[in-house]
Amino acid sequence: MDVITLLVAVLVNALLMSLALAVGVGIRARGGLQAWQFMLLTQAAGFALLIAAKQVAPVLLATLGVMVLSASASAMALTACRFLGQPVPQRWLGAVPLALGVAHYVALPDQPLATALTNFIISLQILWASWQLLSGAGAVRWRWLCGVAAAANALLMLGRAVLAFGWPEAYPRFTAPHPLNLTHLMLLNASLVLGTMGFLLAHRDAAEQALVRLASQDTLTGLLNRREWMNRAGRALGAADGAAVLVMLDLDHFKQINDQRGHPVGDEVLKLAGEVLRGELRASDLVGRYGGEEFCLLLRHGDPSAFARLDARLHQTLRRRCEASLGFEVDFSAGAVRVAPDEPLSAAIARADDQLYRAKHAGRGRTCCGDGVL
Ligand SMILES: Nc1nc2c(ncn2[C@@H]2O[C@H](COP(=O)(O)OP(=O)(O)OP(=O)(O)O)[C@@H](O)[C@H]2O)c(=O)[nH]1
Repeated sequence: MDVITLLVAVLVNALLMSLALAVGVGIRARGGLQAWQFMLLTQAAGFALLIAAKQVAPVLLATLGVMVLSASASAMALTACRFLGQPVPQRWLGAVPLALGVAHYVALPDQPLATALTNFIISLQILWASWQLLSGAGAVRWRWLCGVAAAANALLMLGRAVLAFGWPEAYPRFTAPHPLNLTHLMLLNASLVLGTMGFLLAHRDAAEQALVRLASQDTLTGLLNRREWMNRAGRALGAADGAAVLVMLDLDHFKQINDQRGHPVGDEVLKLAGEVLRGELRASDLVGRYGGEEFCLLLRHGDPSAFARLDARLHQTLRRRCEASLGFEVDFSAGAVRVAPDEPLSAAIARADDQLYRAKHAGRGRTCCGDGVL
């Protein structure tokens, strides 16, 4: 098989996939796909430069080609970091292609050495990216798809580096129809296709997670929204045995805060209330924003004195945090009931609301409890 034809096929394939991503997902795709588009484009450009170097300005174009291919490997590492949510080692990603360009230029009088160096450095870059992918946390299927494809490609390049360094006479010319060249190009082509598929899956996973978050979270406070809280609380009550305490909690004089200090300040109070609730409750407790300035809590069974301590802490912490951050105190009223076995969630909420109503009418800033809570 003609190696140049295969090279052109890799180049066209990379260009087409980059174009397809730009059309299908958008040129400003977030979360890593943009970096992968750049990786495909630079892959195509790097090979175009290496092919052109066979005709004109061999030293300049070959050095440029090597730098662009190294930049492409950096873009692969960047893609991996972005999708995995890991910090990006920006300096290294930019410095390696430049350093490789200089080293390649200096080593070029000794062609096998320059080739060995290029293959070695780029294979290390790709190995680093594949290691990040294979050792990262989270969804497995796309990480493995991308990581194994990259690792196979990197290991073959490492093999080329060893061959060029140790047995330069056996190393095939770049355009020779040698089995090593043919295998490498076919593997590279496959790894580009698999990588594109894998990162598209990663993109889809990220979009799905963002949608789930949007559908279940209150955007202002980051707490569960009412629908999600009701779903989870319903399930938790089904599994509990009359041991849960349900609390409806409403900030006091909130309309006055909005009217006198403005809506943005009201929003800050809601955020602080969310933080206080999240900070003071256990991970196993369910806390949500029921609507407006009302919050709903489903607490695991605690003995009465534990509930009294928690309640005092919530009142005190909210007052203190608002005073410290906003310069005025905010308190709340709450109603708490112990959920009876087999009691529907809506009935328990109605009972807690009655207690909340009592707390408001008794002067606010307090928690009224049904039987068995305190
Ligand atoms: N800033 C802000 N205000 C909200 C939001 N949701 C609801 N509100 C306001 O919350 C206020 C609730 O007022 P009321 O129901 O009268 O309650 P209150 O003033 O706290 O009175 P009491 O509960 O009796 O102490 C209204 O002014 C709503 O506009 C929100 O997301 N942000």
